[in-house]
Amino acid sequence: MVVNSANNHKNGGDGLQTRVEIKNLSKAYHIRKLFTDVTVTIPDRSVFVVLGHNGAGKTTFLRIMCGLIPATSGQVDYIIDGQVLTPAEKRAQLGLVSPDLQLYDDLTAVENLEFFSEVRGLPFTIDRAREMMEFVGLKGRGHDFVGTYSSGMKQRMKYAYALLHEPHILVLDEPTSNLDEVGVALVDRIIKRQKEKGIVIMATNEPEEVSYGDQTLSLA
Ligand SMILES: Nc1ncnc2c1ncn2[C@@H]1O[C@H](COP(=O)(O)OP(=O)(O)OP(=O)(O)O)[C@@H](O)[C@H]1O
Repeated sequence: MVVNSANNHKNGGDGLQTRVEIKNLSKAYHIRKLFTDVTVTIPDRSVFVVLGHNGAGKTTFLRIMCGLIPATSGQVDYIIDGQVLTPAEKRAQLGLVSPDLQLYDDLTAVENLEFFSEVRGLPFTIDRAREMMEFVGLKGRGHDFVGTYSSGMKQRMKYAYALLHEPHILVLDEPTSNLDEVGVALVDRIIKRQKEKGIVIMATNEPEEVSYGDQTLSLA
């Protein structure tokens, strides 16, 4: 396990507002150690990439980042304007795109957005939902059942959901999974845009995506 820093992250000229502090983070399933004592600070306006072979622990790392599963030991703090976020505040500041995220096939896209916003206690308006559907290239498809969507459309839909509340921290597991060329270009824009205003934490082995990383964590 190696943490590399390209040391080229800027703080946008307006000071450090958001950061993620990972301290002595370890995860093991029984005797299988995935990572041990990861200590790193992810600064504002930067991209953090997690690399590693299949089964190395990338998804597990991201799940811990999102508070979905516990670490074996160690700590992850999200800090905005000097305040450590509570778990509820953390959820409001996170957007997640992951193969694990299951949309409801028997709800329309807009209903999915509304449902998940309610579940997470996040704001929802139909105008914002329409804006996001258009942004991800699904204009006019918001009232179709998600069960009728292709896999690439579902992936785009996950971006609409993740970005709906303009999170400070965007967590991406296999960001371009199932996407065509236009979709890949969309993700490129999303990552660059997010980097201008917050943090991206992503797991990938795609060289193009790895090259976005200001810091990389290689899990062996
Ligand atoms: N709930 C669990 N209980 C036991 N072992 C688990 C559990 N979840 C994951 N693992 C194991 O932890 C290891 C890491 O899994 P993980 O999904 O994080 O890997 P990954 O790097 O994301 O892999 P991939 O590139 O294939 O997506 C694997 O060996 C997996 O079998």
